[in-house]
Amino acid sequence: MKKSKKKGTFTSVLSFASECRGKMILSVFFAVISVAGGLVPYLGVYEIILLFFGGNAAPRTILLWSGVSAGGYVVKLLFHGISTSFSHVSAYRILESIRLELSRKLMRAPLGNVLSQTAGNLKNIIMDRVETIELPLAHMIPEGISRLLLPVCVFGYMLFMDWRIALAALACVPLGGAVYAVMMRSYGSQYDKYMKASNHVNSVIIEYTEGIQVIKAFNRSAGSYRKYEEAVKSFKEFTLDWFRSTWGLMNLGNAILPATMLGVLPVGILLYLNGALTPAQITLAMILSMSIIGPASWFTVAVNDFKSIQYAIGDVNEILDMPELPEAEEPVKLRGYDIQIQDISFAYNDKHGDVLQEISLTIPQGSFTALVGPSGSGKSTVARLIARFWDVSKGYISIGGEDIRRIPFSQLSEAVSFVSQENFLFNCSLMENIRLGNPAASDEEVFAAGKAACCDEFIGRFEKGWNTTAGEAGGRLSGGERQRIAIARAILKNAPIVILDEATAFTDPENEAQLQASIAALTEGKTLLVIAHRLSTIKEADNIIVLKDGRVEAQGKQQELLNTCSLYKEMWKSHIGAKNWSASSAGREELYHV
Ligand SMILES: Nc1ncnc2c1ncn2[C@@H]1O[C@H](COP(=O)(O)OP(=O)(O)OP(=O)(O)O)[C@@H](O)[C@H]1O
Repeated sequence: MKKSKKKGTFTSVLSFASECRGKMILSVFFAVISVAGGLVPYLGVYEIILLFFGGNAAPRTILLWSGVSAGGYVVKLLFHGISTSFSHVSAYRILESIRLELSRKLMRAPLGNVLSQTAGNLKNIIMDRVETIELPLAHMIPEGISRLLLPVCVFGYMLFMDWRIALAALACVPLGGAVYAVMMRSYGSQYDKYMKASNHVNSVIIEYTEGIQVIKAFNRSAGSYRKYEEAVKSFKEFTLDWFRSTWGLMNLGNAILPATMLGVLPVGILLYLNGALTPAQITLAMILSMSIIGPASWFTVAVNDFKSIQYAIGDVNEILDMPELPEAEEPVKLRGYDIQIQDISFAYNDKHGDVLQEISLTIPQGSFTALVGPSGSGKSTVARLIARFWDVSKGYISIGGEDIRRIPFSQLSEAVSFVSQENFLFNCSLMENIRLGNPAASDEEVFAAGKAACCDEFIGRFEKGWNTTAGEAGGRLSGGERQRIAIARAILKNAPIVILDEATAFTDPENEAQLQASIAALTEGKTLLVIAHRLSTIKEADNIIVLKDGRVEAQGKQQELLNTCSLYKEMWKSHIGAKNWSASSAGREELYHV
């Protein structure tokens, strides 16, 4: 499995910037012009001061230098704006690349690993956390350059004027810096705690909103709601405590660091008294030194911005570092659609060990095979491994004589339809939801698939019929109806292998007949593998495989298993018992002839 190398924050950001390098360079270029423009007013003011001190301040000359200063200021603003717009475009381009790369990764990572992340967490990273990069990133180039380059130029000029006045301008830096250093001592660990608290409150809020139905039904005043309340409160308290512990030092630092006049004024007067500087130069030094104030106040913001980028990139890299399933490039020629499972073992993680142990099975083309067994025996795992949600750790699975690891994903997906009880409907029309099975299908083909899956009857209830969106229909679709849409999708896909993982789990007596009819339409002539708890739905299977603790306990036809496998017999008995109980309690025994 491929794994990306660990990268630093900026290397990571730059690796997403390949398509906007030109714009980033232009942004830097325009930011430098803006800084140059920003220096002009200082020059203009200096010339005007010289004119006054020289006693020849003619209005025309003053106006001329004022105009030059204003022009410089306009250049500064204009090019700062242009630089910022280029940097915003670049930042959004980088965000786009990150999000596309994340979705590419989610497509290539083992599906099981992706599904083990909550949708809320993925959404939080892909949307919210990545978004936090934009503003600091967009402002870093123009602001960073102007906030650093301008003071450097100013300092250089002051050095040129007199090195002592230049150093005096920086007298406040060690003092203010020391205050900031004390304040920032625990910044890293506090920021870590802040992010932990923020992630916690985020996950509790997601859990609360996703589980609101259960909370309302069972747990209104306790449990999740209390957890939610406590998480929100403790997050507020943590942030306020942090703020309280730093605000004194922060204000002190903010007061001292930009106070360049503290050094410039006394040293300037001394230098004047010694005849080293003219009054005009002292005045200019005072004005120039104030331009060093900007970066001082920007410094704390920049540290914060960098941290937020660092965390966002850390989260992004955690997803991007997920291992990928290796993919075959070239389509292979399949010799039929039988499935061979040879000595496979599989573990979800090292901690819990193998959940499947050296299983071998043959599922002939066109046959109806059922997987049954107690909960946790590994039925769904076998089905998911055939669809290559993960790769086996030992042995192999082949389709038509080819190891599925040598079949490209698109080819494997064309060969296998996987219908589970989780039937996600996209927020487009029901018709488009079915068309997902085969995007090239005509409307007539979609209608035919929907009809074969008995969807037309309930779709007809909606005012907009087939054009009803899943969102509009959402609340009014039963589990069984959603299931039939998923089956219609699979009918349209028309894959030669069909895997039904608990696909009839949502069936209620009203839906039973339609669901069975739709499954019959889907599976006709196909290699069919069914996982079912309701044994009555698989009693006609050509082969029933009984799994227990990740091993094959027995296999055969229903009657053979009833005669030879005590586990199957027990399961059958309890199934019939449950049915009879359910039938008699519902008073509809005629529905339950097994
Ligand atoms: N994503 C996962 N991560 C870790 N362990 C898992 C995961 N999915 C399943 N398991 C574990 O693997 C074992 C087999 O699970 P599997 O879902 O295949 O059983 P099953 O027979 O289909 O169960 P059920 O009938 O309850 O659906 C169980 O012990 C289960 O806890």
